[in-house]
Amino acid sequence: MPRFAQLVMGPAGSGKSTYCSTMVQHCESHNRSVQVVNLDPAAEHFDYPVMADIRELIEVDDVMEDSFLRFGPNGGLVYCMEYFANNFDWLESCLGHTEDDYILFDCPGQIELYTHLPVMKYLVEQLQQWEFRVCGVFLVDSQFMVESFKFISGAMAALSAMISLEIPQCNIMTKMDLLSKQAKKEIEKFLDPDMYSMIDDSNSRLRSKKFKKLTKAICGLIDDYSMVRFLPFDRSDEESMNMVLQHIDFAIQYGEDLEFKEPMEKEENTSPNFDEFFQDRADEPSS
Ligand SMILES: Nc1nc2c(ncn2[C@@H]2O[C@H](COP(=O)(O)OP(=O)(O)OP(=O)(O)O)[C@@H](O)[C@H]2O)c(=O)[nH]1
Ligand SMILES: [Mg+2]
Repeated sequence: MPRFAQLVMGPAGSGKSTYCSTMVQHCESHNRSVQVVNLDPAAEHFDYPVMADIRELIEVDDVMEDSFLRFGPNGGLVYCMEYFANNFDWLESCLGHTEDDYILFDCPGQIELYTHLPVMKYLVEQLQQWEFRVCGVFLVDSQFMVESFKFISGAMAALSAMISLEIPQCNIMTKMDLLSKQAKKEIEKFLDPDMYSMIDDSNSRLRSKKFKKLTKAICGLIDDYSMVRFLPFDRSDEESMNMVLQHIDFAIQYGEDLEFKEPMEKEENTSPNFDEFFQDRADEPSS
């Protein structure tokens, strides 16, 4: 039986921890059990129940206070993540092995973890060895995406993560509830973007001719291969959360192997011919 995981990534403050807690509540209301693992050694606040917390293994404050290491906050975090990568057995003991596992990993916001450091890749490989099907969920704050040049940077960041992790990835624009009606309308063009038209956007700050050419080449590449799409995530809208979850489930084929479970209270009334009934149905030729 496979297990399922979402690796919730994205820049600092993009809404990763909030996404995790909102998703847990959403899934609970649909009778789905989802657990969260905090992988941010610098986390101070989150409001979901944790299945495992990396701070039990290592905390960034302890690393920074170490007079021998003398790291600042970013170096300290990278050190913590490397320490974590050398101690995956800690994670294994926390995860145990339950059937139908569905786990969200709330990752730190340091973007270098998803661009050139190998730690997240090691984590993905380890999870795959433990039979997890992993989907990358890359969050970008919609507030920073309403202009072409910002959008291009966001798309490039999402693309770096896709390239370095080599797993299915859903890119998500968060905090849609904060946008005005007008801004929501404007942002639609960024969800399924026509990258070529971005270049000609009159609001664009891409003034330099030389860099415009480079940007045009990059946009052309992203557009021609349909590499980056974004899904809107509005935590005040059930429909939006459903859509995001469906995309991710589809990417990791969640649900395909789930066994049919009979509701508990009906078990007593189960007819002795229950299995035969389903067997007969299965034998019937499909029309
Ligand atoms: N209105 C609104 N606010 C949000 C949403 N998502 C996050 N926020 C707010 O944005 C801030 C940052 O959210 P977090 O969930 O902590 O972001 P994060 O990506 O986990 O941040 P780091 O772990 O520090 O990288 C908090 O004040 C949240 O309340 C959202 O969908 N809507
Ligand atoms: Mg967080």
